[in-house]
Amino acid sequence: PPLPQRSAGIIGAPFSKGQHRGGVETGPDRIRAAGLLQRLQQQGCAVKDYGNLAFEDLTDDEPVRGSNRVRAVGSANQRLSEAVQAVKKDGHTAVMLGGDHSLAIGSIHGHSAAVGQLSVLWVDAHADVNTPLTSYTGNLHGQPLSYLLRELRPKVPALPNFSWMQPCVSARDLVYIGLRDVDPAEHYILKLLGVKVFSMSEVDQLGVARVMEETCDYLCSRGKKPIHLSYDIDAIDPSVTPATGTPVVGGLTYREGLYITEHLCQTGLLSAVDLVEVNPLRGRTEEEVRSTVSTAVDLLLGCFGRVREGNHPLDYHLPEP
Ligand SMILES: CC(C)[C@H](N)C(=O)N[C@H]1CN[C@H](C(=O)O)[C@@H]1CCC[B-](O)(O)O
Ligand SMILES: [Mn+2]
Ligand SMILES: [Mn+2]
Ligand SMILES: [Mn+2]
Repeated sequence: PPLPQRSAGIIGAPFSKGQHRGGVETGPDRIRAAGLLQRLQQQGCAVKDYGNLAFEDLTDDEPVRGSNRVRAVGSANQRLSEAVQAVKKDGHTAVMLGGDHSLAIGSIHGHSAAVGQLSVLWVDAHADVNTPLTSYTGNLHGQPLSYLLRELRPKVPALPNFSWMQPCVSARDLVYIGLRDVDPAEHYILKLLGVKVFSMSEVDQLGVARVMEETCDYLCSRGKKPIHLSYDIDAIDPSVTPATGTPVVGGLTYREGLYITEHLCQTGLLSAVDLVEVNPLRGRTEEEVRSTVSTAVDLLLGCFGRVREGNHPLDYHLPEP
């Protein structure tokens, strides 16, 4: 039987108000300009580009409970949720190009609205699970999972422009890979909720192959569910991907980062991917920007079947002399 063709629905989310550094809103177009769609098509993946979302420009958006740009983040994620739902209803694997990581709120919410219960694999240097009341920066890109996890609902205040959503992820359906810069309150939350964590220490201890084996066993232990991969480019070591807002040394190698996506692809459960926090303005040279954007593209190609051994068309024959 012919293999079901992979199909990607691309959504650009040029949004930066989950944090304070300009430039991350240009991520989607830089990733497109690096040839993502053409490369996906060349490797046999069907591609539909849904374009870049246009976000409401809110003038009055004063801090709420110590967090910044709350109304803009809430409004943007409501629109993103609707867009991801539509892409899933069209039958594609959703690809959300960020933009900062607060966009995972809408991406995961919309994915869950379309498919129901899902698993989340969060690949990041950071846990991004501060509540508005534990955040010491007030930036919402450090908080997305606090709005998504059902178990945290009693600890998260109602915020303006967030009433459209309800939490939709259970703590036991979340796994982290790459953590190395976790705030005390976040660490407390992860322990309290018993969230499965493969920090960089476990990556060193077990190796990435064993980490992926245990991750997939863990996420499938109570039945296979669609997987939402939320990939913060700062999970990768800054020597490879420096053009990002919050770089932290001691990250995943290029090869480890790629292995994660190759392994997830072969499970057949990958249903949506976020690729966030690429910020060209944070590259000190054009080469730093190129390396960051190129790695982002390669990670996404790995999600859709690219393998490093190469491949060839099914009907290929050597030319006759
Ligand atoms: C704030 C700086 C000094 C620190 N090194 C840093 O980045 N810290 C992380 C950890 N907690 C912070 C927050 O809650 O604002 C930062 C969020 C990063 C969000 B992410 O999407 O990039 O994962
Ligand atoms: Mn991060
Ligand atoms: Mn993040
Ligand atoms: Mn970041």
